[in-house]
Amino acid sequence: MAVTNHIRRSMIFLNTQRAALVKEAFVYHPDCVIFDLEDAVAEGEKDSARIQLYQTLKNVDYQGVERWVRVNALDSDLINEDIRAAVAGGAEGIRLPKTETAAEVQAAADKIAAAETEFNRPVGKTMMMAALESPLGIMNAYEIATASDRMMGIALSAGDYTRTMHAKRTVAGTELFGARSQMLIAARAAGVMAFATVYTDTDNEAGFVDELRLIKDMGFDGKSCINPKQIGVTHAVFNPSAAEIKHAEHVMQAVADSKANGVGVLTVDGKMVDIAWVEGAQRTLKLAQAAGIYKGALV
Ligand SMILES: CC(C)(COP(=O)(O)OP(=O)(O)OC[C@H]1O[C@@H](n2cnc3c(N)ncnc32)[C@H](O)[C@@H]1OP(=O)(O)O)[C@@H](O)C(=O)NCCC(=O)NCCSC(=O)C[C@@](O)(CC(=O)O)C(=O)O
Ligand SMILES: [Mg+2]
Repeated sequence: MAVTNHIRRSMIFLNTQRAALVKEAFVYHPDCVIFDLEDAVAEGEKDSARIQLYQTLKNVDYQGVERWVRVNALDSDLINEDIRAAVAGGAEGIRLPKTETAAEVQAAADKIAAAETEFNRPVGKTMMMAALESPLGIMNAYEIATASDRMMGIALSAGDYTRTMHAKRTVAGTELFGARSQMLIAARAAGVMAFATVYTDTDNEAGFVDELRLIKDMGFDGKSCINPKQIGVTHAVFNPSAAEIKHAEHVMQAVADSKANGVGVLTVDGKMVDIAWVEGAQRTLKLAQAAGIYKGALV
């Protein structure tokens, strides 16, 4: 089984063309990094960026930060070498850009398996995620998410999505609501994680926080980031608050007590609760524990 448990509130893109940037990015404590070989890297720099990637994966201790590589498109003549370098270096996962079909995921999974064999890595260990960046990608979200056991998640990429939709980016994000909802439903049905798109206005912290609150409430697991200053605030919004942790503990306790007393529905902190609330409460406590802000028991 490829997919591992890991907290993934933030995934920061690193332009692999910039050596200084990729060698130290763990100091910002993101949950994951994405070494980009695709659109952040200039056409003439693809080979040197790939060499830089391999050296970094082999020689830099990322101290538990999960390392993903965004490879070039499946129909490019770059992807074979991108995957070989990522797998040889021991990256935890490959992010496929501009994914539109399950067949693309399967073709990339085959290339990953071949590279794992070539470089003596455990076959099946490298995870995958797919970025959905077009209407067809969104339409096929469920098939894409279930196309391989390696699939950890799907991510919306709004830059290319709005380009292909002929839509305009707005502050409210109205143009993204359909895609966000559809991909979230697909991700949950498939049992994979869902990641929200990058926020490009890096100086607008208030706008960033508004968007984080929206996507957290919608059910996203995390956010693709582009700048270190987005990491702390992403974690702050995605971490359960003290009140949410307390309420989750109350729910778990009250449901356990009510079971013993033969009661089905009850009131916790002034709100109705029944067995359906338990999973959400457990998820809150697990996330808080993974974030290092909860030391209590997980029931
Ligand atoms: C935006 C900007 C140029 C601004 O630069 P600036 O230098 O003005 O930033 P400053 O804030 O001044 O930096 C302060 C200090 O942090 C360091 N620092 C900056 N960024 C850092 C970073 N990412 N990681 C580590 N370190 C970093 C910097 O080196 C400095 O260090 P120091 O000098 O020591 O003080 C820079 O951030 C950047 O390059 N971002 C990543 C861009 C990128 O990768 N794009 C591709 C992925 S999206 C895409 O493709 C679209 C998508 O596909 C999305 C999808 O698929 O989801 C779709 O379709 O939507
Ligand atoms: Mg893109």
